[in-house]
Amino acid sequence: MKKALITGSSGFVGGYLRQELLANGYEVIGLDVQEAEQTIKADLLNAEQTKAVIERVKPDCIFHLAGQANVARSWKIPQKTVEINVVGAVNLMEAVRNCCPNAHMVLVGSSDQYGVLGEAGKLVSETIQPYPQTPYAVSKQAQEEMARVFARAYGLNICMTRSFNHGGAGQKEGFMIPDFAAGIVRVERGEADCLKVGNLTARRDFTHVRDIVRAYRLIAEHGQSGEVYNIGSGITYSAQEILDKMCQMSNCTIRIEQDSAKMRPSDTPVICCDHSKLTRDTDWEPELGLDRILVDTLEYWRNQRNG
Ligand SMILES: Nc1nc2c(ncn2[C@@H]2O[C@H](COP(=O)(O)OP(=O)(O)O[C@H]3O[C@H](CO)[C@@H](O)[C@H](O)[C@@H]3O)[C@@H](O)[C@H]2O)c(=O)[nH]1
Repeated sequence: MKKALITGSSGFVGGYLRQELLANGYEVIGLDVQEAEQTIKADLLNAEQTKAVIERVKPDCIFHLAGQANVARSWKIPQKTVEINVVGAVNLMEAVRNCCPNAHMVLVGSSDQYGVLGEAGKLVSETIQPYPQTPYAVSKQAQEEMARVFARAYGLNICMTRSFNHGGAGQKEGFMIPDFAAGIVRVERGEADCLKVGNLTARRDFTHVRDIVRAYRLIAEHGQSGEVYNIGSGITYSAQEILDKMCQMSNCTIRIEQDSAKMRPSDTPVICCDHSKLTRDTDWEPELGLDRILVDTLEYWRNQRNG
């Protein structure tokens, strides 16, 4: 049985990845700053602690999900974002180099690394030079560059991803779809009289979190070391289109208000994924569409409020 370690295992994606790996015959151990079952409590910013965990677990594969994933927040805490996303990854790679250099690692990066692209709507492939425009994107680009250096110089088995937007039940507020869902539920319950939104012109490529974690497993199993893989559906929707769909899923009339506090200093206008490299190497295809993400997220928030 293969032993997998998930960093950031208590986060939104971590729970789904754990299920995906268990369903496919892996033994799964988590590493997180929060205590949880089947999870070792450790801080990746502490190099000694990180090394001790890797030495003890000696995993066959490692999925590095831990990090500061909120783009809007990265403008408020740029130092912390860089520290967690870059130093955390370096501590992990150093530990792997010293304790289990044959382990297969999947390092999660972001489509935000591409930044503002010249041709709106064009499918973005991994060959396009990233041009990061947010503190978060810079941190993920730096993580990726460090991983490439470690893969080349030490022969570590590392695959990097540029994961496009994803969603599903359990995603916390701070991201567009759960922000819309939680806001709609507040209006439905009479707790708010309107839904406050940010920039509605941006177009994003959304994939269901279940499809994303399947891609992570397939990359660990079939990905080529040192390579970077886009993960996304290849279809974009504007924030306005997503908002309209979600409002139609409500029995209430939702009054919308634009909130200047939700506007960002810089916001990628459009980003659409070319996933042909991932499909070529792993046979991955997205299976669940945007509507399933929206239904799952709204249902999650309605149940939260009931609970
Ligand atoms: N969060 C949020 N975003 C809003 C809102 N209204 C409009 N938006 C717009 O919706 C778009 C998507 O915002 P997010 O859901 O916060 O995602 P992101 O900035 O694209 O970052 C996400 O995707 C990356 C991959 O591209 C991920 O790497 C990152 O971790 C995150 O999940 C942005 O253009 C944002 O300005 C709102 O109320 N809340």
